[in-house]
Amino acid sequence: QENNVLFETINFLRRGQADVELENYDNGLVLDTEYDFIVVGAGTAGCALAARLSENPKWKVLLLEAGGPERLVMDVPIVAHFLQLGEMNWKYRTQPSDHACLAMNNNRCNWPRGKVMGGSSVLNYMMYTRGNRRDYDRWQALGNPGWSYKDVLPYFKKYEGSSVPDAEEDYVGRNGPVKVSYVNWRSKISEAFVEAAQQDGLKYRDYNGRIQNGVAFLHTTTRNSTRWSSNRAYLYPLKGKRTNLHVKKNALVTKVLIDPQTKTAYGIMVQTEGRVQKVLARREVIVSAGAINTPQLLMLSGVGPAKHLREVGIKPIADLAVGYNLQDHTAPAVTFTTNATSLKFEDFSDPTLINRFNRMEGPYGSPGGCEAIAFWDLDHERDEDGWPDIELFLVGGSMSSNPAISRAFGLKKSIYDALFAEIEDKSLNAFMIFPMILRPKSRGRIMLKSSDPFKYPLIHANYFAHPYDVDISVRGLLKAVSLMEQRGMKAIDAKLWERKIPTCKQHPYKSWAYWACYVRHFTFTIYHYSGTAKMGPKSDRAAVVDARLRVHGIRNLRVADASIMPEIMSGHPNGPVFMIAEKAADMIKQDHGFIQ
Ligand SMILES: Cc1cc2nc3c(=O)[nH]c(=O)nc-3n(C[C@H](O)[C@H](O)[C@H](O)COP(=O)(O)OP(=O)(O)OC[C@H]3O[C@@H](n4cnc5c(N)ncnc54)[C@H](O)[C@@H]3O)c2cc1C
Repeated sequence: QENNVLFETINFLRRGQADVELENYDNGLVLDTEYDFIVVGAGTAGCALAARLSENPKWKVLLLEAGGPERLVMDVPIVAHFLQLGEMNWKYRTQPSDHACLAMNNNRCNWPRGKVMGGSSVLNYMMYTRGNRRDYDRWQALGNPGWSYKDVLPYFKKYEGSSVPDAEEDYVGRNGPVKVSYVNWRSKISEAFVEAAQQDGLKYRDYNGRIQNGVAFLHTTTRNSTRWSSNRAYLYPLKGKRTNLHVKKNALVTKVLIDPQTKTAYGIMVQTEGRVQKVLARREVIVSAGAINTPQLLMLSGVGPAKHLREVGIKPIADLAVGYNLQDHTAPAVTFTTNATSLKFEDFSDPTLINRFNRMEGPYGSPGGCEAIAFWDLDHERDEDGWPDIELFLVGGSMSSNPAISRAFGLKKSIYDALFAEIEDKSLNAFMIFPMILRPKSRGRIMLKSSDPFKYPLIHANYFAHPYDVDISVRGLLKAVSLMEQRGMKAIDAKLWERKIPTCKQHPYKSWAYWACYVRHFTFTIYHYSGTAKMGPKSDRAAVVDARLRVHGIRNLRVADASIMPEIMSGHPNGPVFMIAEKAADMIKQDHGFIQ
């Protein structure tokens, strides 16, 4: 029976039905008029916060989410690209640019964001990284007591439920709700990458442990080949058990209500089931709507740059630098051909793969093809414990492996045809290395287009405003290309796919100027938008929240999500956002006398 596709499909549907039943617990909820805490946004941070705050049975907690339920099919890791094409994505786009996103339609980069229970933890590629200890020491040095690595390490350990066997025991959490594991499937290409990086001088190590510089197969937020979203991690175990936690889906918060005289937040306006209603918060409103929607909502509520708010007809209540300090990680993916088998879309139609998936193995468990990761400090390559400025991650397929990839990025057809169509036509084996810049210096900004909460905000990514970002991207790219000289890569006959971008032809091929042009074309976001409600002391004019995540100058209003990062950390932020939420929950519990 194990090989019977029909039987296995039914098994999968059964599992899916079990999740549907968990999601259905929230159906038909009638909102109360008042709660102790209202959490806006059920993303990575919001689910964790709502779960932790409702641990006090005396507090009534409301979690509001603009999107709908999570479904098991979203949690099959290999389908990650496709989710960006569906309604669970807000489908934001950056403003057109003449110096970045040049390979994308209308020179605009697509900026996906989860609009679903679990938020972007349901859309993401499940790559699990903490960043570098110096990132957090720096947050503290910027005037944020309590955020040094020593302070935040217990929160990383608290949420981690890692089964990575070679994780460093002093650093890893084994029993937390967010499951972390290696993927039960590895391509030959990823093995070659890991080998080549070691031949280049890196050690194989737990990059989430004491030292980050190194190479490893990817740690992922998965368990048993299934995505471990914040919704699955924190809310599923509570379904039907915690009556003081109310969860409302398809509920868009349009405003935080703030008394302009006392400067105190006292509730929210929410649009749900076709009408807008007011819900009051006895204690606090916590905004966890993510780095795009959090600044939008704050500004709609009168918290933001006063001049800008007046321009769109909003009366300012607190004049703060909301929306500034926008940061992201980009990576100009480079394509290589190989004689090893790469991921190809056609191969996924093999119906027996579902059998293997049900046994928790096979390529369906691969998080969108991401397989291995390496960190380099290019300025101090000999320093084993450096602070990496470049991450290379390996995707075991190419732009043409799967039609969803180029659509998700919004690649221009002319560019796709010039560079990748031949790989598709000849069905070549190809893979990509993404050289991701870890500490960009450019800063963008989120602005309101209008005072209408249903209109999308303007996203000025401002990529490459600082020349360092182009420079380090090219250096990272050259590091990726240089790996092909290592024995590991030679063994799979890996070669740079030498096709020129037509609009970079004025530069000699492979010159520094050519690669800089390449970088400005392939400005692939790695989706790490952050920093738009910066944490910092009152003396910092760019700061929006203090070190306890309270909005400066407004009572009973906090922000807890990726927006608060003063500087983006050196890795992928889903884990760090869990850490922020866990720490925020403890600070709120302390401030309201529930814990010491
Ligand atoms: C495609 C993609 C791939 C990624 N890959 C990785 C990866 O591999 N590894 C990694 O570590 N990170 C990855 N990330 C980034 C990571 O997932 C995010 O940094 C993290 O999820 C951010 O958490 P958050 O709580 O700040 O926001 P989100 O998780 O985005 O949550 C915000 C929530 O608020 C809701 N919301 C917004 N506005 C309102 C409103 N007005 N009313 C009600 N609800 C509202 C949204 O619908 C959403 O559910 C990826 C992100 C994306 C989009």
